[in-house]
Amino acid sequence: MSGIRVLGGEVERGEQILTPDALEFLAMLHRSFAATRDELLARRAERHPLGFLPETAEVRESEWRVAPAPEPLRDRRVEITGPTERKMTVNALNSGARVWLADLEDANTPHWRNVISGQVNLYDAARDQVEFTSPEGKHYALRDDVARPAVVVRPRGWHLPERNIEIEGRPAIGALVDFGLHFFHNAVLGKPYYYLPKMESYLEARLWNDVFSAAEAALDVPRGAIRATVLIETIPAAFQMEEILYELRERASGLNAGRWDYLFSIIKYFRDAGEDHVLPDRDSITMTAPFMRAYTELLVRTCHKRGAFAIGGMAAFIPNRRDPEVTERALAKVREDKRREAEDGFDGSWVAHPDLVPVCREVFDAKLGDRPNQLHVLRPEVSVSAERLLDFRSAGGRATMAGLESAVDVGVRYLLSWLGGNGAAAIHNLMEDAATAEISRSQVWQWVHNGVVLDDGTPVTAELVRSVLARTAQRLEGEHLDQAVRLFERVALADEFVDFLTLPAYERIA
Ligand SMILES: CC(=O)SCCNC(=O)CCNC(=O)[C@H](O)C(C)(C)COP(=O)(O)OP(=O)(O)OC[C@H]1O[C@@H](n2cnc3c(N)ncnc32)[C@H](O)[C@@H]1OP(=O)(O)O
Ligand SMILES: O=CC(=O)O
Ligand SMILES: [Mg+2]
Repeated sequence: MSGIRVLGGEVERGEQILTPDALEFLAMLHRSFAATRDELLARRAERHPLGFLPETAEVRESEWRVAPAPEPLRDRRVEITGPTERKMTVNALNSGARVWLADLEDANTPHWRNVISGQVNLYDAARDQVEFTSPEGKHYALRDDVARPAVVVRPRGWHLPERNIEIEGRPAIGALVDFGLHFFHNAVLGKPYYYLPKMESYLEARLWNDVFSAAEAALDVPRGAIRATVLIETIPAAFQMEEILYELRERASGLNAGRWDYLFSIIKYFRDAGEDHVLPDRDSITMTAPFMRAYTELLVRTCHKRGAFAIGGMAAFIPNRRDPEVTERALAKVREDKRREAEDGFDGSWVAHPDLVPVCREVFDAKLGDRPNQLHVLRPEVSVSAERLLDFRSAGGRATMAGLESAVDVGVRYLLSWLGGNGAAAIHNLMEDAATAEISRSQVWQWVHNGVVLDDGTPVTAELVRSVLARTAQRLEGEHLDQAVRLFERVALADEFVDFLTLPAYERIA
């Protein structure tokens, strides 16, 4: 094996995943695509005025469609998302959802043991041989009476390194490691399906498509067997939905409205653009805000015009089996969210918890009738301008002390969880993951750097944030508390905006 070294420690059954041939395959992907990935990441730093691109007008105006969906992806009315931890793998496969988004991204801390054990669990899941016994002795196995969901794996975004594998003297790329290991071991069984996160341009989609072509060719997998669903969850990508589908048209099966990273991306892109671009308290920005409606309507319109699926996003409300009131509220909120999506023409949507599968299914069953999807709903009346997508004042809402305290509290609690190895957590009955935590900390940064004054007249300064942070820390405990607090301070207050909180966080665990 030339030029590739595994630096990470031993993980149970790791040798089954990190075989010499699998590592050679990763090295091939790295040699072929690392330079382009670096170049495209560097381009993200250039923040141009946003709009639909003149140079790709032809793509938007010409006739083309994406490849028809393969059978397992023709009905995606309920998709459950979740980490690839072993118990949750069994639970997701038994959940009754049509798709399991097996998450190596927003819901995962890329601890080496999570990276490798996630691959082990996906390996077993692909072979219907995943079982688990909890420390309390409860046995988990696949049920025969529930149809198995299609597994769609979400690798890390382009930005994260994988420091436990070194290729030609530099860290491997997280996205290529996650995709490469999964594809290498499971493509032969068919159904190599992926969700692609956090892209900022159609050139990044072209890169994924080139990776897929090379991977299929290297393993003699039929061209086009890979299917990709792309998250539209950055503000630049909202202006390139057609172009992204076009780049992946041989393999694209849909777009997803990733609302949380989308809000984060808006804050990040316009972080120092002045008061007109400042977003209010997170809980006051809902999917009915006009700029969010513009985004989801454009997504449905674009997808169905091109024969691709439009998949809805994540309502963050989580049921609690020990608290019927919380559960009732979560079910009502999720029902409302899924109803709006179904009415808008989405073909299905996401839920974060098995107890939410029935409500999502019920709503889409009622809307779809006998059909497996709503590809026929073309929404020709939808016309979305750049101004509407960028009209953030339309959110309404205010910046409040409660909003600031909540951003700090949630941010620190999430980092505590993340550093401890859990990339998704229920905090105050809401699902929190890397995307929602990014909103918390970037919002604080934006408020401080734009001289925001809260509705009670208090100016948001770094000193104020530090005092809120100190009070928050006093209420919390945990092995990683100091680290979490210092990390939050850095990503919320550093003069230079930190691109992703997971970058410095990863340095603490790598
Ligand atoms: C912005 C985005 O990217 S959204 C997508 C990324 N985020 C996610 O995928 C988050 C997915 N959801 C989760 O991780 C979890 O639901 C959490 C962390 C929010 C809450 O988890 P918990 O506190 O364990 O929930 P709870 O105790 O109610 O779980 C009850 C049972 O359901 C299981 N469960 C909960 N969520 C899931 C899930 N998403 N997938 C599979 N099983 C699940 C639990 O394992 C538990 O099983 P058990 O009864 O056999 O022990
Ligand atoms: O990945 C989904 C999101 O909302 O972010
Ligand atoms: Mg996301």
